[in-house]
Amino acid sequence: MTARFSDKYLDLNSVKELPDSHAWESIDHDLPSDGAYKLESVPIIDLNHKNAMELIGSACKTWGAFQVVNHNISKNLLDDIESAGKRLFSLPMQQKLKAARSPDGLSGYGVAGISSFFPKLMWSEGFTISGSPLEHARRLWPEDYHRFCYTIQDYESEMNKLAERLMWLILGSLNITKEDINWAGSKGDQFQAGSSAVLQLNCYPACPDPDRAMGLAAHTDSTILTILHQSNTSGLQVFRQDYGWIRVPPQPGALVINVGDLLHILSNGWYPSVLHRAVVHRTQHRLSIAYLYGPPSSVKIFPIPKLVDNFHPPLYRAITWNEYLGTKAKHFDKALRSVLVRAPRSEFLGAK
Ligand SMILES: C=C1C[C@]23C[C@@]1(O)CC[C@H]2[C@@]12CCC[C@@](C)(C(=O)O1)[C@H]2[C@@H]3C(=O)O
Ligand SMILES: O=C(O)CCC(=O)C(=O)O
Ligand SMILES: [Fe+2]
Repeated sequence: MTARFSDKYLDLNSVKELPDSHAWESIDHDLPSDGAYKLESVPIIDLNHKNAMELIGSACKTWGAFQVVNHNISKNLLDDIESAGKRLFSLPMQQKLKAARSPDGLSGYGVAGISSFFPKLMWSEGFTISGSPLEHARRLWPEDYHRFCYTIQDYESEMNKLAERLMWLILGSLNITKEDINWAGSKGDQFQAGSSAVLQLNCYPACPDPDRAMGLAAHTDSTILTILHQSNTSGLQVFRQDYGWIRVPPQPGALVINVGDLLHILSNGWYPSVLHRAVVHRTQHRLSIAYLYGPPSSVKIFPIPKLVDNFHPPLYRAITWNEYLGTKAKHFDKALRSVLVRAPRSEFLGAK
């Protein structure tokens, strides 16, 4: 189903009643803490803790997500990226549309890419940055585009360092070292050739009927890992098998880390990618910034050989990030399954 232009680019900030185009049927809003039992949320891990690697491994296996503190990203930078997002989304719709994402493009302003898989639109707007934001920033602020570009550049550079550190901690928890990895024939340097990343700014305006609206529908990220900075308003929820949807409350200064589909493949199924979504509020608006971290786009990703043996044969075939994004765009929640070469053993089932 293709949404109408006028619905897709509705100014959500000025709407007083939920339009039919955004009214979802039967959203499961029940949380375990509303019922008889209560489950704590994803663990908060101090990166300076002496057992940080083990704690991270356990969080990846059980939740596919965790929060980190003592990550070395300055509060100033987190404040700056949040202000840049606020400044962008508070522009008039006509101005934002000057930087609209083209139908076959990756970067720019628009609704979430996964919108086409749902009959109703989501209560959010997004701005995707892949490569330089210069061209779009110039269209948004012809007189003053540098400020935005500098903030994005600083943020991406700091996030890249943190993402690499986290990736090696996560792989380390599976006993994988740089020497163990032998991709594309060059032993030990699969990631040293670089990495790629996409920055996604999400804005969730206050909503007149939050129980019938969805901020960002349930999905897994097509990444190795995602680093999410959320403003001081709750909204993110992760799905945990046998429990259901669990809130990930904003913790001042903490960043949320999600295991993505490519890490699921690399780990040969040991670390599941986390299903998550964002809900909205009646009076509060919310902003989030996702650093979507992946390998160089044409490197083949496949289960790390050290995690493969007769008892744990490779579950997934090799695929590049580019190819995986194409698969996700076509099959959405069935993308990971379409790369599967054999059914996971029972020890993986119910790991989420
Ligand atoms: C690299 C990417 C991951 C993403 C699709 C994209 O090409 C650019 C935007 C990303 C994003 C952000 C919001 C949620 C999501 C599911 C979407 O619709 O666009 C993710 C995509 C993803 O992880 O598959
Ligand atoms: O806004 C959020 O909390 C979630 C954002 C997200 O999942 C994404 O950008 O991929
Ligand atoms: Fe996500």
